[in-house]
Amino acid sequence: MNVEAAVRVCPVLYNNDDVLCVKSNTYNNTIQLGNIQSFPVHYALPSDCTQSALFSTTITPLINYLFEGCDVSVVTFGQSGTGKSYTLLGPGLNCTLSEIEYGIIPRFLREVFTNVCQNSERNYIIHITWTQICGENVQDLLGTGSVECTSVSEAFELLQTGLSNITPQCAHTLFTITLEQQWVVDNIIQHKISTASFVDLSSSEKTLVIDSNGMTQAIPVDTGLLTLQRCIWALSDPCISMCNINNVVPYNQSALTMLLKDSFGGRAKTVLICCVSPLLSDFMETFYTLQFAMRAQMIKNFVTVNSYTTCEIMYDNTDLFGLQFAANQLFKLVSNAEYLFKNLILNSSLSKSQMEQISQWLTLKQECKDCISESSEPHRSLEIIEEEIENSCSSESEESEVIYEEDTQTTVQHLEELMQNFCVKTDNLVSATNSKCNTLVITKESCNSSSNSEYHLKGARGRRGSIHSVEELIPVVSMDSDCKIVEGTPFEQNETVLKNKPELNYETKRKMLKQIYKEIEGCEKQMNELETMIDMKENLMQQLVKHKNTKSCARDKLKQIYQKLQNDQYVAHSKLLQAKSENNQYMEQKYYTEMCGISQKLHETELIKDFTENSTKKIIDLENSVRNSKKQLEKLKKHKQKEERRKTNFENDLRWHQKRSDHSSNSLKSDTSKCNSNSGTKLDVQASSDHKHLNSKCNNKSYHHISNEDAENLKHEIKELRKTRNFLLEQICKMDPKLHSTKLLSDVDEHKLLQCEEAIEAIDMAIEYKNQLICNCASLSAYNPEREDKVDKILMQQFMKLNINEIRILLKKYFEKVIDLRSISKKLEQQVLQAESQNEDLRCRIQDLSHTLQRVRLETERRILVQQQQHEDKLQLMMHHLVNNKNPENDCFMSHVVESSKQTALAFQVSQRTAKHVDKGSLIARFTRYARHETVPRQLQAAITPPQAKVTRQKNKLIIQQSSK
Ligand SMILES: Nc1ncnc2c1ncn2[C@@H]1O[C@H](COP(=O)(O)OP(=O)(O)OP(=O)(O)O)[C@@H](O)[C@H]1O
Repeated sequence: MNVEAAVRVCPVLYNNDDVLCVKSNTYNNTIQLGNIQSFPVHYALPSDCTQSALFSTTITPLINYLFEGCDVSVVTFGQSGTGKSYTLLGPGLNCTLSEIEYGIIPRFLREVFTNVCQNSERNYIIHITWTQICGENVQDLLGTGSVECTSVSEAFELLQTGLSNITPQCAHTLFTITLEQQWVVDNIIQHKISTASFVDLSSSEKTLVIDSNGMTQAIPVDTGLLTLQRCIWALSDPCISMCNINNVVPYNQSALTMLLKDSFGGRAKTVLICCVSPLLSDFMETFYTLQFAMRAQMIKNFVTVNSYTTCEIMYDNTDLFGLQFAANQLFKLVSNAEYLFKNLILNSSLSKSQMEQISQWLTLKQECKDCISESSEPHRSLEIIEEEIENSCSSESEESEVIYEEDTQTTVQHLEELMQNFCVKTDNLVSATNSKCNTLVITKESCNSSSNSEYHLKGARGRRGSIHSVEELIPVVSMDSDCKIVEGTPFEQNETVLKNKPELNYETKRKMLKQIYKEIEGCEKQMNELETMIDMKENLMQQLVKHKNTKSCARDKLKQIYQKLQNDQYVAHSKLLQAKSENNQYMEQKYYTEMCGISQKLHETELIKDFTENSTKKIIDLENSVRNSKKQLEKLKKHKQKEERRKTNFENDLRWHQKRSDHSSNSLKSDTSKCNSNSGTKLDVQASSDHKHLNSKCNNKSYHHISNEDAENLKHEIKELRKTRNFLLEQICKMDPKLHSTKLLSDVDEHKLLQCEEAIEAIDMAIEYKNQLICNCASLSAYNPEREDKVDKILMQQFMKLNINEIRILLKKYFEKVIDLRSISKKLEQQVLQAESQNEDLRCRIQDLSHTLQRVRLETERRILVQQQQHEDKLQLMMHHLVNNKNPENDCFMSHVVESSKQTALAFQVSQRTAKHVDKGSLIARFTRYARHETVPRQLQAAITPPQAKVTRQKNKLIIQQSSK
């Protein structure tokens, strides 16, 4: 934050008939000196500005800063008798009696204590110090150093004490209020410590000296002020780098500047109040004071919040804060001592008795520690400190090392066990997930129970198939003649791209590929833009380096001009005073006009000097910017490469998908035709293969035999079942073209489809069972009461009681419930798909938006760079003229240079502002457009609406209700 400057014009006595030359314009906060020169300041305060008005405009904001934890600083500066002390304290010793004229300090104290009283949630501690600085001596005005204050009256008493101790005329004074705040959040103590300092500088009168170049210079009489002036001049140099601030700024050359380090170029929020006299006879002093204010305003401070937290606490009682803190400190000390002792023991330079003492100490310490860890928790932070010491300590006693090692070993073992468990669980989870993803549950049982691969080919929407699309399901698993599972079709065995990856469907992959194309395109555009910009920046840097000499020549020349003008002004001022004393009005007017003219030129010279300032900072900035751009470019390159790799993978995947879907549609066609024409032959083949398969399974096992007649009957039943099954398959096949053309089935068709699929599975089970009966291994799946658990037994007993009709009804009900459940799950899947696709759309938009944002940012940067280039070209031209002009202080030339420099600078600034404005505007428009788009959250809401089915439990029943929304 910049230092803020306020200029207060002091009132003039009525009987003073001197001419007034200072006007304070409160509307635009400028101070007009003479007829020509005006100084812009943060606060222009007129001569009738009251103490209260001054406080509320310039100081009140600082109170907030102080309570936020920032340091604040108020410094008064000016000629003798212009009201510096009056501004800070009020009218002399009795300031505490006349409230209207209270100065800043008493008002500030009152505000601070009012705030403190109003906020009872925090614990406040206020300390006050007051010192005076005479030359290099710093003296305490209160006699007791820092004093804790608990009320305004106590603070005012201290004010009185301090005032009576001030040495008049010779000293600067420094009054400080330190505010400490403590409060607790989640058992952690929060602290803020901030200081408000009020500095009353001694009068800034100047004396004339002749410098090494033989030039006359006006410098402050007080050495502290002289150093302060140097510091402020150095700090306001636009080329100063914050890294070497301490080397460049001569803070350590006086006690005053050491104390004011935080106020100027430091971490405080500073308000400089410059008090000036409006009288013409004080013109020069006023001019210097205003110049000082101008310089100070250019200084940047780094205002920081001074806050920190301390240990965990267990109790609400605020009195325990101190104890807690002290205890923690002691524990840290003890830990450090322990570490030291252990090292001493290892060094073995101790006597026997010393060794014994230390070992006793260590034992006692361990006992204490055990007590604490058993009885209370609040010292956890201590354990952390000890751990840190132990870890960093390389040479400890053997004993402690052993203990440590044992602990570590058990911990490591434990960790390893945990890791192993975790790995096993993860593997299980992964394989479970994979098998789910692969859709066909790859177990022998499932192969046996529904051994018709034809069904998988056609049905495709089997019990577990509804989540996945046709392409993914079809050839994932096939079976060889020995009923072994062979993973993958020939396609898959050739293509390894998608192995070990969760399957994404074709559409998603296509969309993702589109996004990747966009991303690559965006990257390329940004990279081109960045490359152009890097070239431009490097050119500009070269140009700045090339013209550095011209600028420094111009600067030297301007310095000379400036000094000459200063001398002229001083001479004119002396002549003016002489003319005044001789009461020669004509000469008085002449010298006054001359002085005004010189001030104008001084002002102009200063302005031009600003333009000639060293280009080093600009070059450094540009260098940094080039480095950043190059880094950005590198990042983009890597990102592009990554995206290109992804692109290749996705393209391969999609090609493979395409092939696979072609293959599956061919299979589907051939299977459908087989199903329609050859169902009879197919059945026989199927039945005989079933038998063969089951016979091989039942080898070497003895089961009871069934008669031939029964076997024939069973075969007949199987034949009938197969007919029904084939009929159902035909129904499904009829629906397939519908599904292919519309992608969606009506509710009735959907229900029918589910019924068919479920019925086919039931029939398959029945066929399986009957086959087992024929092969005499039905006992495999028959009910065996021995094997069932208690609940199953009870259930079976209930089933046994049911007659055949009841069982049929029950089965029917279960069948319907299964259908309902499947239909609900399918709807849910559709919702998920919808949500996913919307999510995809949103991701696309975000991607577009971020590309636009990047592009706009780069375009803006480039535009600014072009302007900067033009600005530098023009400046260079002017500097060239300035250096080569024989008579640069010539009126017209200087004014011309100032005017053109201002214009180019203005053009540059305007372009910067416009660029920012336009880009911001266009971006806002874009964002708004997207935001408007997003006001259709109903779609999304629909997608994420919870399942429209209600599942409840009642005694032995599970009730599933589907709402028809
Ligand atoms: N704005 C003001 N309103 C009323 N009186 C003022 C004002 N400014 C200054 N004075 C009066 O002018 C006199 C000089 O002021 P003060 O002592 O504050 O000046 P100073 O700048 O501190 O001088 P020095 O540097 O010599 O200490 C005091 O009597 C003070 O009351």
